[in-house]
Amino acid sequence: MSNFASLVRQSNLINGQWVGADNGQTIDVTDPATGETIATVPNSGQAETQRAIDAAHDAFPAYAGLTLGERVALMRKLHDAIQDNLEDMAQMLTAEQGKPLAESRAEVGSSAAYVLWFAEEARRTNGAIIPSPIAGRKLMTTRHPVGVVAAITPWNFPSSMLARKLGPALAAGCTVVVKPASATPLSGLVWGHLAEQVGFPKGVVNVLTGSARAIGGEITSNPKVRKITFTGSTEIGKQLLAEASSTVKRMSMELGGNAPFIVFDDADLDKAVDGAIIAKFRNAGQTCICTNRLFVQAGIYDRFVRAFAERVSAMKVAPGAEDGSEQGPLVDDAALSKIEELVEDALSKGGDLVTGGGRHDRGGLFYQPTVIGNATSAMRVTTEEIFGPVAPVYRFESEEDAIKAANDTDYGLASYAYTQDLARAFRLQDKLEYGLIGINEVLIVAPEIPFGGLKESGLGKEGSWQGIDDYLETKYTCIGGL
Ligand SMILES: NC(=O)C1=CN([C@@H]2O[C@H](COP(=O)(O)OP(=O)(O)OC[C@H]3O[C@@H](n4cnc5c(N)ncnc54)[C@H](O)[C@@H]3O)[C@@H](O)[C@H]2O)C=CC1
Ligand SMILES: O=C(O)[C@H](O)CS(=O)(=O)O
Repeated sequence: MSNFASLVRQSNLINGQWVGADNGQTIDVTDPATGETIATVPNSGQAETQRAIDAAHDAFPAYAGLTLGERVALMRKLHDAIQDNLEDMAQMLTAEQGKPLAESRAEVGSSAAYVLWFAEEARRTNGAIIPSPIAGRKLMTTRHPVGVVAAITPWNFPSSMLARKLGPALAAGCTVVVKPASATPLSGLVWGHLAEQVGFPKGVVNVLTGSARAIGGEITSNPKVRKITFTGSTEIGKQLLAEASSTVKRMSMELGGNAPFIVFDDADLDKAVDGAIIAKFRNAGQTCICTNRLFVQAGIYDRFVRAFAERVSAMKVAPGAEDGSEQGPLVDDAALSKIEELVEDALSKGGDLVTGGGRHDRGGLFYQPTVIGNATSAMRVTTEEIFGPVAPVYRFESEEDAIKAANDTDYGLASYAYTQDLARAFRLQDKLEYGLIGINEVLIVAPEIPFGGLKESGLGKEGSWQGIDDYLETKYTCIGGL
């Protein structure tokens, strides 16, 4: 255990108490780079979840009743606490998730930035005075916190995905029950610890780990939960939407992706290759906005594939805590097996293996960063979210062909294109069916922007001026008889 040991919480936070599961059962947390168990957390279930929801429900009136200044002060303290613990939180994140330490530092820094953003957005939850069409009346709207929020987060960004939910929820005056992914629970539990440490009253932030189905079943059916915010796969998102319909909860969904990366003949080749490396291989390709399909125009195809593969084959694959690591391990055996299946399928359907294509010499969950040329629409990688370090490259002739192929998916989260033609850039802005579009840039996410997908990539936006809206209800009041 590194020097983040003092931050590790191996129990659940329910109503201000750190407790184990009722049945005493635990879940092992393993370091994907070594397979070693670094912690255990409670395997909580329905009863613990019900108690956490009750705690959040009971804490809501007082927390929502804090003054704006008191809430903003608490959030700024939380921001400062994350900043003060950034290095230890980053090392913990790499230990439980596997990403390179540099990426973990960036993720924790991003987490703090989201908290600070929403500490300020809390000041702008304005209502409106509406001109009355009838004499003797004053019409107005006011905005109010929705109530108890359940936040369910994925394993690939266990800190920043939580920041995008706790930030607006706490800023709006909501109380929260958090369920982190069982593979990476430590980051979420630390948030509970820091929230408690900076003075959020007991019951405002509750964090529990354990059976997704049991916890999820209570979250979706308990009427005290007024909103669910979920980041994860489209498959689970659809399940939650269905289950939550019985109590008509507010729902925010940040789901899967199938990002196209389009390189036109007129692109700056070096910048396109730089962008492709980042957009494909960040977090070993395990992000929802990672490039899933690279479409390269015929005139630049051979030069791009050669330059791209040369850079990919030189990437340093190593444990995330090792200096200079550019790609860590996959998260678990299931992820590794799926990547092997997808590569085998692509090669069996005519793909050219340009570099990589198998498990890395480091063994364990490490996989070679891989480039497959001559990709076709018949391959599974075309329609399935790869979520790993595999880059299928498709050749295209015309701009229309590229846009048609790029949009041919049920997903609509992120998309990228490299061109020096300004008119084409604006045509892409209009025609690409994606919530996020990067033109000659791939690092396009920040607290200031509305992050969210179209089609089956999600509902709602996280971050930006829009991010707090999903945690507020608007009331209309008419004062008559004036
Ligand atoms: N749109 C976005 O911002 C992001 C989307 N993702 C997507 O998440 C997926 C990878 O993350 P995973 O954690 O594997 O996704 P997942 O959907 O398997 O799990 C996500 C979370 O939901 C929980 N969960 C699973 N079944 C549940 C149930 N029945 N009730 C309640 N909770 C349940 C899991 O324990 C985890 O905490 C990918 O599809 C990726 O595209 C990941 C990060 C960001
Ligand atoms: O894609 C994800 O999983 C995260 O949303 C990546 S980012 O938005 O933090 O870059």
